[in-house]
Amino acid sequence: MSVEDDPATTERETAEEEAAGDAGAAASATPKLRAENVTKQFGRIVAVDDVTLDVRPGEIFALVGDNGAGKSTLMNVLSGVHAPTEGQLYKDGEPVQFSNPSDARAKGIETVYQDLALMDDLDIATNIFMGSFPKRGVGPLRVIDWNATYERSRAIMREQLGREMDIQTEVEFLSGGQRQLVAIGRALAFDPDVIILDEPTSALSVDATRLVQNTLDRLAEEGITIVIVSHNIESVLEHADRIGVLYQGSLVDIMAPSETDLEELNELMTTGTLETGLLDD
Ligand SMILES: Nc1ncnc2c1ncn2[C@@H]1O[C@H](COP(=O)(O)OP(=O)(O)OP(=O)(O)O)[C@@H](O)[C@H]1O
Repeated sequence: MSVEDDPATTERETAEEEAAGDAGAAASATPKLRAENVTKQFGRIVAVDDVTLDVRPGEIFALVGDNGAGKSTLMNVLSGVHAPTEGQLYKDGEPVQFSNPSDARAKGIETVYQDLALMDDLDIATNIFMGSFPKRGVGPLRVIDWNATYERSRAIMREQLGREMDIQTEVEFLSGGQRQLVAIGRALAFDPDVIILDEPTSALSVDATRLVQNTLDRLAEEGITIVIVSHNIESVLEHADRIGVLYQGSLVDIMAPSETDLEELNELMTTGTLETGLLDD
């Protein structure tokens, strides 16, 4: 009897296939975002070097790497800030060219930058809809619809971010975690299906980090695809579905948190390889 015919083997294989079912389905779906052979040079500096990666629909994909590894540059290529020197981006399987962040926005990709760019003396609702205020009236008589602005801000806070906050509070009175949520709320006002975040938990307390991470988990559960650039490896190991490691501009590995640990990730980030030589050519 061949191995293929052995009922025990077949049973085990079926169980393994079932266990891998969900992950397999996600892996075989059309990627939400794809970077194919993307290189970005600044003069002679190769900041991102021939990177190919797929971000799957509804996953939290974390980009990690040492200082200068190319994380921000790759993020800026995905969000339309930089055009790639070489390579091609795809959104939902369609080739796309972004000349600026508005082009990415038009394709459903929003970016939350590290500085958050909030207006401290304005309230939460105004910050959320800054740049996308609902309007009423027609032609030259169109004006901001403040009722809709407040209603929709409240809905974003409550239904998408899961927070009860007084949306008339000025942003200057908010904690670091709450400010990050407002910046995420502003991204949500554009109704994206991808949100890219640069270091969303840097300089946050443990509690605030948890608040932001739980919010990102919630958005991913709603089906929004999340890409984060992060130095917070512990948090990434806890919350990301997959982790891409950049080293000197190259993508050296992509793995699930269950396939790695803190020590191994640190080693990959700082040396670009593992002592075991698994990644050596
Ligand atoms: N606008 C630019 N002009 C010239 N060089 C740049 C520019 N932006 C980035 N670089 C260079 O590209 C390389 C990658 O930088 P990048 O900021 O993408 O790395 P990073 O992984 O985000 O680093 P960090 O964690 O320190 O922010 C570095 O050598 C950096 O000096």
